[in-house]
Amino acid sequence: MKQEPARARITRADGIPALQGREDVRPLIGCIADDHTGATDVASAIRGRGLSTALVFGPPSGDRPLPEAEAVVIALKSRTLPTQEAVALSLAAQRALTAAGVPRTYVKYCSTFDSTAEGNIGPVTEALLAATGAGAALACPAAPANGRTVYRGHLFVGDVPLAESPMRHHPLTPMTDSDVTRLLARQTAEPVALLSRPHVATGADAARARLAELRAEGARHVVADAVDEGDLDVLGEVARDHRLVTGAAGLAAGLAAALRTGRPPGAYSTADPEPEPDPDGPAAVLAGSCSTMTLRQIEHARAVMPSRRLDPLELTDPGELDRVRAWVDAHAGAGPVLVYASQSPEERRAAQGRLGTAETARLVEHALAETARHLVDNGVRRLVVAGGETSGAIVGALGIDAVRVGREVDAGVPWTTAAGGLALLLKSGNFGAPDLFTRALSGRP
Ligand SMILES: Nc1ncnc2c1ncn2[C@@H]1O[C@H](COP(=O)(O)OP(=O)(O)O)[C@@H](O)[C@H]1O
Ligand SMILES: O=C(O)[C@@H](O)C(=O)COP(=O)(O)O
Repeated sequence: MKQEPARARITRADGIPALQGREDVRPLIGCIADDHTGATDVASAIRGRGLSTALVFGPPSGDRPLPEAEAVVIALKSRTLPTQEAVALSLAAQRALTAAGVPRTYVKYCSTFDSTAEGNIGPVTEALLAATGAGAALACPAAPANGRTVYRGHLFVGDVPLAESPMRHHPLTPMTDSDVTRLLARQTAEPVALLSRPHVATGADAARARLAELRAEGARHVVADAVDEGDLDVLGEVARDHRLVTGAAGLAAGLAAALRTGRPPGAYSTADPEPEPDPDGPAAVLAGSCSTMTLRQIEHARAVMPSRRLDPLELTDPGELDRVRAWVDAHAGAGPVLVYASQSPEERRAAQGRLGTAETARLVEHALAETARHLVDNGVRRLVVAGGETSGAIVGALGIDAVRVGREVDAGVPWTTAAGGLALLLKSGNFGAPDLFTRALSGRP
């Protein structure tokens, strides 16, 4: 492989649309995302509704300002952290948003409501309710573009309830209940209520009236039903008046659309001023997601590119990483390579039984992050990464702290570009078509 260091630490201003000097641009939404793939998903959804959108990784350190954009997404890696740490990071992100004068906060979690046993969504929302002074938080994980809908408080993944979907086998956040109100009620001592579909489907006024009733009864967290984009547009209109809203990319898009409506045309930069060419250059795929869709994508990619599987038990041997690097050096010259740890629930059992779930995940994330560093140090310019925690580990190891968001390859999966030109496709475990890896790297739409 070419020995050309491509890694560059970037500053927050790099790669973000330049809005300086535009008096008509002011921050409208600050988004705090609990993982990195969720952050690219929500940034892409908001940008797609016409707001200029900046994506930064981690709460800004020191007195570094946030980039100027109508929507600022701060990506955390807080989904699986101990709750106190997740709350502290989210509050740090909120302080940066408050300092930048951002009037409303959107807490982005997974469209499958991914939570650890203790659950961070409730405590983070509670802390942000207090920090923003909001009266209640509207919550809706629906994302119809990716088949997630909420009806009578129950979350569906395609045709099945969440607890019957492959999410019941997630290595870190297995989801075994489909009722979002019940899931949330387990994570907070504050009252949780349901804004059900009949009140949403009849429009924003009806939804507002019902919400007012629920609040008068003491609700602090209001889970809303949404089965299609129309419902999310109604909820977005309602959410426009709120200081704190939570959900997946669907409601964020509805909110962005509502914020855009009725503003003078000059007040917004276009979301996609010019179609950008897809990134080019040496490429690799790194997968740590064990989702059913990622396993299919790996199977598809293995047929056309050299692949190396990481075995968590072998990773306990310090020499294993050197062997992986040597494999990369031997194979990465001729075209994209695939390095993956992903396994089915049955295959994962041996390592998780011996090492424990958290230690297995830590070993795998570290190995994939070190492999990413090696690839980039040796000339790779395009990285496809499967998995939210995995993406967090890799982005952290590469020292990237902001990216520009580009074209979506599949729903919720946009190309992003860091300063220095490194292109990253951070893919949620569940998202994308089976041929995503190969299609993204072929440059075909
Ligand atoms: N073979 C394996 N055994 C156990 N855990 C694994 C294995 N492969 C990957 N993991 C871990 O599973 C987790 C998957 O989470 P994540 O990257 O967020 O994927 P997703 O987007 O599907 O949720 C990561 O922490 C990863 O390190
Ligand atoms: O909302 C979603 O489904 C995604 O944006 C998301 O949060 C991705 O998380 P992972 O499945 O852990 O990648």
